[in-house]
Amino acid sequence: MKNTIRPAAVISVFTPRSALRTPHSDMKIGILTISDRASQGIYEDKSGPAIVACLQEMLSCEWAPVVRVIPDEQPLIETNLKELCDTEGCCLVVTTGGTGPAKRDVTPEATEAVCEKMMPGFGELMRAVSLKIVPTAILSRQTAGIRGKSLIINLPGKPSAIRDCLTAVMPAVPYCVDLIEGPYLTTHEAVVKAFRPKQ
Ligand SMILES: Nc1ncnc2c1ncn2[C@@H]1O[C@H](COP(=O)(O)OP(=O)(O)OP(=O)(O)O)[C@@H](O)[C@H]1O
Ligand SMILES: Nc1nc2c(c(=O)[nH]1)N[C@H]1C(S)=C(S)[C@@H](COP(=O)(O)O)O[C@H]1N2
Repeated sequence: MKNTIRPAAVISVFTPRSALRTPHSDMKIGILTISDRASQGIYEDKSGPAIVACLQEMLSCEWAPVVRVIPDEQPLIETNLKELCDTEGCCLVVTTGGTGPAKRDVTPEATEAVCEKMMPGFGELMRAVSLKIVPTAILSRQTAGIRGKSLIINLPGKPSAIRDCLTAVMPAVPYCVDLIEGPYLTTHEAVVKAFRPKQ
């Protein structure tokens, strides 16, 4: 836990909004693995744990993962996204799997159905970065969007894609969460430096 509460005496009219926020020891992040085979136990889910491990390395604030593994069923994906955002109050929900062209890949459709606003830049950046690593990155329709005070980000299913994609987008995630009035996310700067243009 690296956040500190600033004493009221040092708060001036010039204090950035971020400094006025209290630490969120109850900050939750949803991690939703969407895979028919992982959900049936045919193979072990490696991508959900890879997201947890990446976020542990990247975030310096205290947070708790809310982890779920479900099959590629659009109504089920939508229900889980809604629960993670609205009931669990996750400020960030990271999904993995179901972003490709196959018939049962419906994660972007489910994401779009539950979001009020889409954030296409996330998918564009993750594909651009991934294309330098693997030519089939073009096959991922991964996207991101806003539901209430939650940011939802899709990642591909491959465990190796997790770090590639999260490393690319994480610098912009804390400021995006600020803008949707979520908690103040902080990062380990040696791993990933959060960019807040209005500091
Ligand atoms: N959650 C996961 N954990 C471990 N390996 C995974 C996971 N998701 C995908 N993979 C690996 O990546 C390969 C290609 O992923 P694919 O796009 O088929 O995933 P998927 O559509 O989520 O799988 P499924 O057919 O189980 O729904 C899989 O064959 C598997 O080896
Ligand atoms: N960084 C990265 N992106 C990637 C991949 C990968 O291995 N690494 N795999 C691609 C492949 S092969 C597919 S089919 C799509 C969609 O994967 P999904 O259906 O498991 O989400 O993601 C693509 N994006």
